[in-house]
Amino acid sequence: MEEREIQVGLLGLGTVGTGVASIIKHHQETLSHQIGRKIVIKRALVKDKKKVRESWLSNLELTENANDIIEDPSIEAVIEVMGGIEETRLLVERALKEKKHVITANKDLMAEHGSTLLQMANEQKCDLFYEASVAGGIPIIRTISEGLSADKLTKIMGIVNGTTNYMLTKMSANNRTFDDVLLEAQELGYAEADPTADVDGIDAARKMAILSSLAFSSPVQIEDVSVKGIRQVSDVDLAFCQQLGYTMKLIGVAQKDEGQIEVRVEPTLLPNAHPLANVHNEFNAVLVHGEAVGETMFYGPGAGSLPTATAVVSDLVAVMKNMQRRVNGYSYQTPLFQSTFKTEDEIQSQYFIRLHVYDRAGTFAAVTNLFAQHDVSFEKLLQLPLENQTELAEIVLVTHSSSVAIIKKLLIALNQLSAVDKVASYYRVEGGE
Ligand SMILES: NC(=O)C1=CN([C@@H]2O[C@H](COP(=O)(O)OP(=O)(O)OC[C@H]3O[C@@H](n4cnc5c(N)ncnc54)[C@H](OP(=O)(O)O)[C@@H]3O)[C@@H](O)[C@H]2O)C=CC1
Ligand SMILES: N[C@@H](CC=O)C(=O)O
Ligand code: NA
Repeated sequence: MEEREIQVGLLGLGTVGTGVASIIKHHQETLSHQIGRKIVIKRALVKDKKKVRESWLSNLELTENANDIIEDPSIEAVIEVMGGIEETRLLVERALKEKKHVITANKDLMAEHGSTLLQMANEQKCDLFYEASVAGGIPIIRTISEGLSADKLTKIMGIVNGTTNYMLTKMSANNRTFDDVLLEAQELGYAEADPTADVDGIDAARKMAILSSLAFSSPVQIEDVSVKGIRQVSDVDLAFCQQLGYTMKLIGVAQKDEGQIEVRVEPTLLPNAHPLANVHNEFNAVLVHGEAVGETMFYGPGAGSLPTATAVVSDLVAVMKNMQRRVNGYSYQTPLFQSTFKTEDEIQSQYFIRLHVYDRAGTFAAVTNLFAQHDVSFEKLLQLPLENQTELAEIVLVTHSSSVAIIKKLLIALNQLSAVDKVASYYRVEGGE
């Protein structure tokens, strides 16, 4: 057994970085047993050395100068857990040029520059692993790239953002407000430094871009993902979901049919019995469909210090195993296919639509006529008086499958109908037909 230490540098010592330090400290024996070398964190880059940190971290050497890590020849692997895109990309590129292996938890970076960085890593004969960037502690990247590598994957559907799943869970079950539960998700370390990316669906979209590029061996950029976040989800929407037997989740779907891809992230209604409807709090889950394997499902904590750090340190173990075998630098595979994306005419979905209508004779007929003109039929329909609004009533319905393009035309026509005050909300429904 090789007794040498491996020196690693940490870029960042926040929620995830502290978790990485903790796992390296507490799991050292099992880690060294697997890789034959003791892992030592040589130095950690932070923004502010004076910041108060947990007392057990006091032995760690901190620096505010990235060169102390990037230019230190004794550091063989760099763990990037600081976040950000441009500054971080330059640091990762410099680390690779210095022939250091890189492990990152940064989906923003990987969604934007992953393909270039992975190519560069291969040229430098270095590993670049990013398991923690998608679905935190669930080993979904390795599952797709190794466990299911023999199959042709056709669909990935999942909850890939812990913050919004935590928020929707608490808002649905405990009637808590959006701002209140967002603050709690931030305090628990689930949210991004700027939680806009979480609540607006951007974080999930980046993860779906990473997963679909890998699963379909086709380049998928963040711009190719249709995104809607959870800001507009109201307590009324959540109450109607419950009444109609659905659960609202921020769902990412990546699908490939006959060579054409669709990738989207949006709040979606799932029948209560759907496996993803029962994934709560910060947990994530990903359903993967393959032509040969059929359906598989992966479940676990999608955010948080130790779960995410487990993925990071497992990547470090993979780097070190590759070092022992002298096979570093094969983490990039050229995509096999060009990407062609479906148009809205080609995408079919059921929809939940909530309307405020004028409570007078003929309204219901006018609304149903408009649906008939667009050839859209209903699976479920409710009409109720609207509280504190004597003139208005509420119609809530779930359509049968129709093309997204037709539903969008129908929504515009509904808003223009004199019997309709407004389309109050609309969401896709998955897993119903
Ligand atoms: N939190 C989570 O559950 C998950 C996070 N991730 C990803 O992991 C990464 C880190 O997230 P997280 O740990 O939550 O973030 P934090 O904000 O908790 O920590 C960031 C760390 O990086 C340091 N840092 C940030 N910017 C700079 C800079 N410009 N120069 C030097 N140091 C800097 C900070 O220093 P200081 O301590 O002085 O402020 C801090 O130690 C992000 O890419 C995130 O998307 C991935 C999966 C889950
Ligand atoms: N903010 C992210 C952290 C993990 O990627 C999330 O909430 O999922
Ligand atoms: Na993961």
